[in-house]
Amino acid sequence: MNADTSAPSNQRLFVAGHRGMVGDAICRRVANDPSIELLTAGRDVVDLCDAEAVDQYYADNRPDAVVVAAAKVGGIYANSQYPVEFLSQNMKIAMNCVEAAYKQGVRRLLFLGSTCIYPRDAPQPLVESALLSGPLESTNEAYAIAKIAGLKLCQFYRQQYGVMFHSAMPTNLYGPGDNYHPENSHVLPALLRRFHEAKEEQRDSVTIWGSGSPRREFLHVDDLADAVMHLMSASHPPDWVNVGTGEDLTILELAKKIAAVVGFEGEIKTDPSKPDGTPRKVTDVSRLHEMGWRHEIDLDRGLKQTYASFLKEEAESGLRQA
Ligand SMILES: NC(=O)C1=CN([C@@H]2O[C@H](COP(=O)(O)OP(=O)(O)OC[C@H]3O[C@@H](n4cnc5c(N)ncnc54)[C@H](OP(=O)(O)O)[C@@H]3O)[C@@H](O)[C@H]2O)C=CC1
Ligand SMILES: C[C@H]1O[C@H](OP(=O)(O)OP(=O)(O)OC[C@H]2O[C@@H](n3cnc4c(=O)[nH]c(N)nc43)[C@H](O)[C@@H]2O)[C@@H](O)[C@@H](O)C1=O
Repeated sequence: MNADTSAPSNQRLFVAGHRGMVGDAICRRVANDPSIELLTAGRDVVDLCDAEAVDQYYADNRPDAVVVAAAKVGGIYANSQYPVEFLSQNMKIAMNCVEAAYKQGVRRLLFLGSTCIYPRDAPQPLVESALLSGPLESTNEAYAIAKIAGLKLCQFYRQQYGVMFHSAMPTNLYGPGDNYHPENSHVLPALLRRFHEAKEEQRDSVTIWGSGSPRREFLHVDDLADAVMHLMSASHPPDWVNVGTGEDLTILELAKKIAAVVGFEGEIKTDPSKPDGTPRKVTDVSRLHEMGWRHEIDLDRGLKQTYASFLKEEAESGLRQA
């Protein structure tokens, strides 16, 4: 074992993927912490799919701690359309960020996975031990396999070399800086935009993908950022921990909430020709609660805050549409 694996004080913390929704929230979360010196580098500075570039960046900048919040990310449509990119880029990012961390003596690393790593038909709520207990959901199999490889690499480095590399498995996230692409985004930002545009254009109806019956859980990204820093400060964190609220709702219920927040009063239609994906995905968060962390932002408050951010982002520099 390394002599000291705790999160160091006065640490140099590298947030990989700082321009993304999660990376940016982590940067906001630590911005006023005098014990943390933040290191960031966009894709223009270091392409995380390039092993040599990552190794060189770590060698030059000597981070003490790393959060891997970079990934190729998207909703059900993007995941189904581009499985090659989702598997290949996410495997490379995970391998390169973790291996260079070991080689360059990083003391602490947290890798971000996703709850889609769990089998499609795993019992709900999803417990951490459900990993690899059954087949994955086909619409995000490529992404899930890359994320499983990443969390297992951290687990094996910790087991074999005694370094404190561990992972968090967040549920579906939302908040400021989300991706509002009409097809490639996740459901919450997609519907926020669609209902907003329907209201602006005085349309009578909005159509949501699928049957509306799948159940999902949503966590505000500021809560996730707080949970990440909580896990980074734990002296003996589990190899991976679910991060969520433990509460879910149907996609149709979500659509109704978004319509109310936006002020859209027309009809909501479903389109069963589009995929539903996993029927239900809600996390068991007892492990995280036992570690002393709970979410603070409920969905109603988070939706109002996120719609305000959406309007601001749209007015200022245009929406992010990756
Ligand atoms: N959003 C969600 O609902 C969920 C997200 N997660 C996980 O959280 C993490 C962050 O997700 P999120 O913030 O939503 O995603 P975003 O798409 O908002 O951000 C991802 C970031 O990764 C960067 N990135 C991707 N590829 C590379 C590369 N080759 N080199 C350098 N940077 C790269 C992107 O850079 P650029 O800006 O240049 O494209 C972007 O800044 C991911 O690991 C994701 O799997 C987990 C569960 C749910
Ligand atoms: C976070 C998680 O996100 C992905 O999994 P997902 O939860 O299935 O993703 P989603 O947000 O895109 O959809 C949730 C549900 O919502 C329905 N739905 C309705 N209307 C729209 C719509 O307009 N857009 C989208 N995207 N979905 C819609 C959609 O049909 C589905 O039933 C993973 O690929 C993986 O990336 C991952 O880890």
